[in-house]
Amino acid sequence: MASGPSTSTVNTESTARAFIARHRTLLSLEREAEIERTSLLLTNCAPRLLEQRGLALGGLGVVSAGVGLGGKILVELERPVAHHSSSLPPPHTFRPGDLARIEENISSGPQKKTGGKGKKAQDTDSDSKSSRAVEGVVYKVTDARIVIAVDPPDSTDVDLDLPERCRVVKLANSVTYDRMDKALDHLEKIAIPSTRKPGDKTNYELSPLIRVLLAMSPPSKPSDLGDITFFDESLNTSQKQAVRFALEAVEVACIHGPPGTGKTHTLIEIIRQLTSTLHDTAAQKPARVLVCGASNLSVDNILERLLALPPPEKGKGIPLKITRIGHPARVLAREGVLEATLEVKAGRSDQAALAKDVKAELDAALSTLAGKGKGKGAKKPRGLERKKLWEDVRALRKEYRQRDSGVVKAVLSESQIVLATCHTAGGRQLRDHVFDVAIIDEATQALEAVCWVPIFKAKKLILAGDPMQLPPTILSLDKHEKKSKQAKSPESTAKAVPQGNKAPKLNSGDEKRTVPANEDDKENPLTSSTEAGSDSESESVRGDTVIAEDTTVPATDSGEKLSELPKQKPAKRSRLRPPRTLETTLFDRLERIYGPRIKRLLNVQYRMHAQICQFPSKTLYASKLKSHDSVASHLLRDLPNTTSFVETKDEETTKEILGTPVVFFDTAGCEYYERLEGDGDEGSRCNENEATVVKGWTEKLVEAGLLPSQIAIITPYQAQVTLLTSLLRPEYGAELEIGTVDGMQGREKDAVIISLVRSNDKREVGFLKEKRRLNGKSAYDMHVRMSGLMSSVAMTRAKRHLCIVGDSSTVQHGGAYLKKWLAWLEVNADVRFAGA
Ligand SMILES: Nc1ncnc2c1ncn2[C@@H]1O[C@H](COP(=O)(O)OP(=O)(O)OP(=O)(O)O)[C@@H](O)[C@H]1O
Repeated sequence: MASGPSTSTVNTESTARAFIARHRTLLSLEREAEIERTSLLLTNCAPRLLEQRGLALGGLGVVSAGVGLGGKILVELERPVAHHSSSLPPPHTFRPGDLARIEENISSGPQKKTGGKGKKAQDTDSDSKSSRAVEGVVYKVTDARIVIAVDPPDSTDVDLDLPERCRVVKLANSVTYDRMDKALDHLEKIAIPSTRKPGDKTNYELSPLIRVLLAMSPPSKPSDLGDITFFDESLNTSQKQAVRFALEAVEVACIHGPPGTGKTHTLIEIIRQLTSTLHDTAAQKPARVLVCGASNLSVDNILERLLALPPPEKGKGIPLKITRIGHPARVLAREGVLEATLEVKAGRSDQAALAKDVKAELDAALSTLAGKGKGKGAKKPRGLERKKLWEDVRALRKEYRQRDSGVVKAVLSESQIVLATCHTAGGRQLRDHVFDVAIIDEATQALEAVCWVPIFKAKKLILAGDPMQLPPTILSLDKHEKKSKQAKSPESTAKAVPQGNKAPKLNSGDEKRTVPANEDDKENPLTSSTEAGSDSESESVRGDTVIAEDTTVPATDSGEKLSELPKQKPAKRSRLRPPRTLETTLFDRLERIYGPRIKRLLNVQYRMHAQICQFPSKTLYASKLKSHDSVASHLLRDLPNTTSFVETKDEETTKEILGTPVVFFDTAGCEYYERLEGDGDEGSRCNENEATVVKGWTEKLVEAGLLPSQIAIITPYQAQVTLLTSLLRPEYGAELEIGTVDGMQGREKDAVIISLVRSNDKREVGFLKEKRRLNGKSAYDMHVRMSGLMSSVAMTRAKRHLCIVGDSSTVQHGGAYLKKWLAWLEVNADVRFAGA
C-alpha cells in the first residue's frame, strides 16, 4: 500500500499554506497601497497635488552634478531664492535611499512622462520629447537641498542632460516587494513540497531554524558554552546574559532592547564572539555572519562600530574582514564606512582593473556604433563592419559581466562579516552565499517577509529590537483598519484597554490591537478561516504582562549559563497563525509562540534621567527598565556649556531652567485652541499659542547655554512642524531638530520638547483626519501616534530634560494611555501654567 503524507504533515502543511497565503494577500495590498500613493505620478495628477502630498518637490535648480560614490553622479538640487519666497522646501517625504526622478518642472497642468539620458525614465508620452528625466536614488536630504545619486549616462561622451528648472518626484520601489514575494515562494516550496515544480533541483531544506520559525518544532536545548571571556568587560549583567543567550541558542534568539539599553553594544559583542578566531578549535569555529537591519541606518550604525574596534593584539586573532553591500547612495557617507562597501572594495582589486579595461573597450565600441567614434566626421558604420562591431559588443558585454561578477565573488567570499539591509541580502551578489548566523537589527520594524530573505541564508537567527517602539510603517493598514475603527470613538477604544495594574497592554501597538476583529473580519475568508479573532493581534504579547514574565535571571556578572536556568513553563499555544496585519513582526510572533524564553531583555538604560525613564518603564517595561547611575540624575545644568549660566544665576533660576528633568506647561483653561490647517480630509492641525510657548522655552534653554543641536522638538502634526519651523529655524538654523516622531526613532537629545497640539472646547482628540501627507499615516494611525507612540518614542528620546506643552483637559480624553500619562505628569512633573 502506498503511504501518503501523515495527518500531522498535512496539518502542518495546511497551517503553513494559510500563513503564507495571508502574508501574500497582505503584501499585495501593501504593494497596491504603495503604488496607489506613487501612481499619482503615472496619472494625470497635477504637480501641485503631488507636492501637497510630499511626493514631489518643484521649482528646483541644479547646484552641481559631480562624480562621486563609486562612479555615480551626485546631482545637488535646491530652491533658487529668485523664484521662491524661501529656500526651504515645503514638508516632503523624501528620505535617503528613496527612488526618485528628476524631471523638467512643468508649472501647471497634468504630469508629463519624460524620456531622458542617463538611466532613462519610461517614456510613455510622445508629447514630452523636449523634457528630460533621470532616475536615481536620494542620497542626502538637508533643510535646503536634496542630493540624488544617478548612474552616469551609458555613453562615455555624453554629459547628464538635466533641465534648468527641475522637479523631483518619488517613485515606487518594487524591488523590495519582489524580493519578499520571492522569499514567500521559497518558503512555500520548503514547507509544502507539493508546490515544487517537477524537476526543480533547488535544495529546499527544511532546516531546524525554519522548523522553529514555523512552529513545527520547539527550539533545541541551548548548548553550554562554559565560561565566556567577554571582549567588552564593561557590559552590564543583562547585556552579558543576552550575549550568552544568543551564543548558546541553537536556532533562534531574540534580544529586547528598550531605548538606550545598549542593543547595538550587545550586538557588537555577539558578532565579536561569533567571529572570534580565538574560537578556532575543533569544537568551535569562527562563524560567518550576515548582519542585516530594517534600515540602512541601523546597518551602518553597526558597521561603524565594527570598524572602530581596535585590531587584535599580535598573535591574538586576525582583523575582521567586513563588507557592506548596498547602493552607495544609501550607505552612510562617513569615513571608513564607504571604504567597506562592496563597490569600493571591488573597485580596488586587480580583477577590477581588468574589468574596467573591458568596460572602456565596450564603451568605445558602442560610441563607434552610434557614429560618435574618435576622429572628425565619424560616421555610423554600416554593413559588415557594423555587424562585426555588434558581435564585438556582445562578446565584450559577456566578458565584462563575467569579470565583474568574478570581482564581486572574490571580495565576498573572503568576507567573514557581510552587512546589508534585509532585502539587499536577496540581491544577486549573495545568491550562493551561506552563513552560520544571520543577525537582524531593528527586527521589530521590519516586515516578517523581508526577514525571511536573510533567514534562508543562515543556520541560526538572532533578532534584536524593541516591540514597544514604532512597528513597521504599513500603508495599507488604514484601509482595512479604518473601517473597523471609524465606528469606534476614542473612548470606546480606551475602554478596551485594560486599566490599572492588572494587564495594562498600553503601548505603541496595543491600541490597535485592543480593537476586536469586526464584522469585516468575520466575512473575510482569510481571517475567518484562520481564526481572525484569535490571531496574534488580539493575543498581543506586547505590554506589561509579558514583560513582567521576562526571563531576567538573578545574575552574576559573567552572565548565567542557559543550561542552568530554571525550567520555564512551555508557552500555552504554539501554533503558526496567519497575521491579521503586517504590523505583526517575526519578533512578536516568536514571542507569542514561545513566550519569554525566546528572548532576553536588556534592562539598564544609559540615556534618560531616572525621572524621564519612570513613566515608560512603568507602563511599557513593567518597571524593569532601570537607569544606570551615570545618567540617573544627570541634568542640563551638568553640561559644560551651561556652566557659565549656572555660575552667574541664582539657584532658583538655574533650577527652573536647567535643573528640572520633567516640565509640563499645561495650557488647560488658556483657550489656546488648535486650528485645522488645509481643507477637510487633507487637513492637519496646528496650535499657534502652543508654538509660542515652545518658542519661549527654546529661547530660555538656548539663553542658558544649550546649543540648538542639543534640542529636539517633537509633535504629532505636520502642520505644527511647519509652523514651528517657520518660527524657530530663522533664529536657530537646521541644528535645532523639529519633526514628527518617525524621524526621531533611535535618536537622542539632551532636551526634548513635545508639543501635543490638541486643544478644543469639545475635548476631542481621537480619529484625526490628517491624511497621508507625510508618512502615509492614516487618521487612525494619527490617533495611535498621539498616545502610545508619542510616549514610547518621543519621551524616550530625552536625556536630561523633557518638556511637554499641551492642554491636559483635552488631551486626557485621547484614550486611557494619555489619561494615565497626564495623571503621571500632574504628580511627577514640574507643572507650570502656560499662560503665566
Ligand atoms: N555596558 C555599558 N556601559 C556603559 N555605557 C553603555 C553600556 N552599554 C551601552 N552604553 C551606552 O548607552 C548608549 C546607548 O547604547 P547603544 O547605542 O548601543 O544602544 P541602543 O539600545 O542600540 O540605542 P537605541 O535606543 O538608539 O536603539 C551609548 O551611549 C552607549 O555607549
